[in-house]
Amino acid sequence: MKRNVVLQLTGIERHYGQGETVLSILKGADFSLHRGEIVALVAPSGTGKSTLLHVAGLLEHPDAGDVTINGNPCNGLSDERRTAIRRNEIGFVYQFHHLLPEFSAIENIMMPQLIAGLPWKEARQRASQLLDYMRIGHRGEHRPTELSGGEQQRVAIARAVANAPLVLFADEPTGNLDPETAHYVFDALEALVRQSGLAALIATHNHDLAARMDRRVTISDGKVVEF
Ligand SMILES: Nc1ncnc2c1ncn2[C@@H]1O[C@H](COP(=O)(O)OP(=O)(O)OP(=O)(O)O)[C@@H](O)[C@H]1O
Repeated sequence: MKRNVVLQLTGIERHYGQGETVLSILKGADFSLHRGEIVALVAPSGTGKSTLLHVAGLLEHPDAGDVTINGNPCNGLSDERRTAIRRNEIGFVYQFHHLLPEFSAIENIMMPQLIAGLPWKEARQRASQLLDYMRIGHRGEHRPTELSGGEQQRVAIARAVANAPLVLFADEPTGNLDPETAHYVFDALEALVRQSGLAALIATHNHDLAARMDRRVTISDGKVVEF
């Protein structure tokens, strides 16, 4: 494997049973993601974008094929080890922010760091820097319901990168926002990815945003193809 490949998917298969029939969603999908690049995953609804992100992000097991993260094969690892990799190497952003409503923005960003064992003061410092970086430093003490949709999503992005992961997966991160806010949030996400040398795979239906990324891939007949 080349040194700068942070994610490698090889021959990924994923099938779901539906009564008597089997729904084959991924049929030998291959994909590589390199350090520092942002790749758009654009494909029609139901073709398997979320499935691919979940398999790559170690949230689901593939039925066949290999997931390798930073050169480490992840098949056959214990659930405990997979959770540790997910916690330390992978960030996830969803269409809906899934922030904890009873905690402030800054506390939401501190949470994964505290779980990873970082001291409170350091976690707070990094959370504060991330909020500043996302240009919402002044909103840190507010709870999610007191923030706009774009602000909530920027907090969710900051939370996803709080533990300085290697790879960021985002599933329609701006799908719930109006076009102008979507661009603004994507600007912040892009700047963060570029600045930190992360790699990102972002599922989106927004062709304008996809055009701004380094590469575009789709899912065709259960395989990942560049377009
Ligand atoms: N746990 C499951 N059991 C059965 N079928 C499933 C399961 N998860 C996903 N599917 C099916 O697999 C297909 C792909 O789903 P997936 O969510 O990956 O699509 P998607 O491309 O992300 O779609 P969208 O753009 O609408 O979010 C769909 O037909 C879905 O119904």
